[in-house]
Amino acid sequence: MIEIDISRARSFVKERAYNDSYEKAKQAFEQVKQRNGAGSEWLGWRTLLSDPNDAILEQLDSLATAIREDADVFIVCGIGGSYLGARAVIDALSPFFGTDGPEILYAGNQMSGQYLDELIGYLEEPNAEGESKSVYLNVISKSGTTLETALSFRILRNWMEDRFDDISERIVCTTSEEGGALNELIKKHGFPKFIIPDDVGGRFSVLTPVGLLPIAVAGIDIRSLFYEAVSKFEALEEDPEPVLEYAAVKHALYEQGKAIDLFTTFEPQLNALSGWLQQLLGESEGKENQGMFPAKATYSTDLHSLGQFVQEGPRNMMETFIQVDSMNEQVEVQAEDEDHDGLNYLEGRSFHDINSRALEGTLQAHHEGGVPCVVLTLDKLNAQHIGEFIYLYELLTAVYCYCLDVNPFNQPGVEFYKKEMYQLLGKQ
Ligand SMILES: O=P(O)(O)OC[C@H]1O[C@](O)(CO)[C@@H](O)[C@@H]1O
Repeated sequence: MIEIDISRARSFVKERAYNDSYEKAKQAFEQVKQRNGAGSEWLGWRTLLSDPNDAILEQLDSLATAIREDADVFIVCGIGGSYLGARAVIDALSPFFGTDGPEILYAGNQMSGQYLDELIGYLEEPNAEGESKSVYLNVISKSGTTLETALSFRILRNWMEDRFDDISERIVCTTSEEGGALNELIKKHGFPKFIIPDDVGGRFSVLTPVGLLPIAVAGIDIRSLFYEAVSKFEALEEDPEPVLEYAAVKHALYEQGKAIDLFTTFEPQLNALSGWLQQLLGESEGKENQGMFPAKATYSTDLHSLGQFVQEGPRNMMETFIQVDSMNEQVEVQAEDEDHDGLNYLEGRSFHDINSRALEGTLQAHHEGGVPCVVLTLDKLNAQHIGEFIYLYELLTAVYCYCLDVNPFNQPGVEFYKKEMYQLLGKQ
C-alpha cells in the first residue's frame, strides 16, 4: 500500500485555487482515459497494464534465469528511460553489498572514456574463483541511434567479440520493432531481441522488456512488480481520486509560483528511484516555458549540504518526501557503561526508528519554514510497492502535464544539444 498525504501542501493553497486545479485534473484524467489529449498515440504504458502479456513475462523470466546461472557480470547499456527505471528498481530492492546473482553494471549512460577503460579492465580481472569473468550485456535503445549508448556498445561489443565465441548468446538487444542501427546489428549477429512497443516512450517503459529484463536478471520478482502495477492501474481507473488530488495540489502550487519540486528520501537505496522520477517529470513537463524543476536529495546526507537552502532559501519550492514505513534491519543502539559519546539516551532504538524521527522532524521543520510538503508512504520496500509506485507516478505525470496544457509524451528540447554536438563532431 502507498499512502499519499497532501495535507501539508494543501494548507499553502487557497480553496478556490485548489478547486480550479482539481477541475483541471478531472478533465485531464478524462483526456488520458478517452485518449483525446496531446500525444495520445503514446499511451501504450496503459495498454500494457490493461491487457497484460504474460507470455513476454515468461520469456523474460526464463532468459533471466539462464543468464543468472551463467553470468558473473550483466551490463545494462542504455541512457535516460532506457536504464533509469531498471536502475531505480534494482537499487531499491537489492542488498547494498554483494548479491547471489550476477553483478549488475551500467554503461552507455555517459561518454567517459576513462569509465569504459576501467570497466573493461575490471571485466578482464578474474572472478572470485580465479576464472575469467562470464559477461553478458543488454543494450537498450528505442531509437537504436543514441550516441552515448551506441558508442559504448560498439566498444563493449568488440571487446566481447575478442573474448567470447558465443556473443550472439551473451548480447541481448532491446529496441524498436524496426529501424535504427541496432536492428541492423541484430540482423548481422543474430542477437536475441526484445521489442519496445512503438506507443511507449522511453521514460514510460520500465514495465516493458526495457526495465523488466535487467530487473529479472537482478533476481527481482518481475511478476509481483508488474501485476501490482496492473492492480494499481485497475484501482485508479475505478477511483482516480488520490491522483486527482495530488495533481491538483501540485498544479495549484505551480500556478502560485513554485518552481522546484524537490524529491527527498531518507533511504539511500531510493536515490535512483528519485532519478527515474526526475526524467519522468522533467522530460514530460518542462516545455513551452512551463513546469517545475524536479530536483532530488537523499537525506539525512543532503540535510548537511542542501538542508540550509531548503529551510531558509527562496520560498519557491515544494518538497515530496518518499517514506518507507518498515525496513528489514536489526541494527539497534546498545547502552555503554560509560556514556562518553552521550548516545545512551537512544538505547534499544533501531536505526530505522531514529531515521524515521529524523524524517518527521525534517518534515515539520520544512513545512514550518514555508515549504509545501507532499508525503508518500510505502509500507515496505518490495517489488509490489515499487510496481504500484511506478504506475502511480506515470499516471500522475500524464494528468498533471495535461493540467499544464503540455504534451507529456514528447521531448523536442532534448534534440537541441544533439544537433549542436553532431555538428561539432562533423556528422553528415
Ligand atoms: O532509447 P533511446 O532511443 O536510446 O533514448 C534514450 C533516451 O533519450 C531520450 O530520447 C532523450 O534523448 C529519452 O527520452 C530517452 O529515454
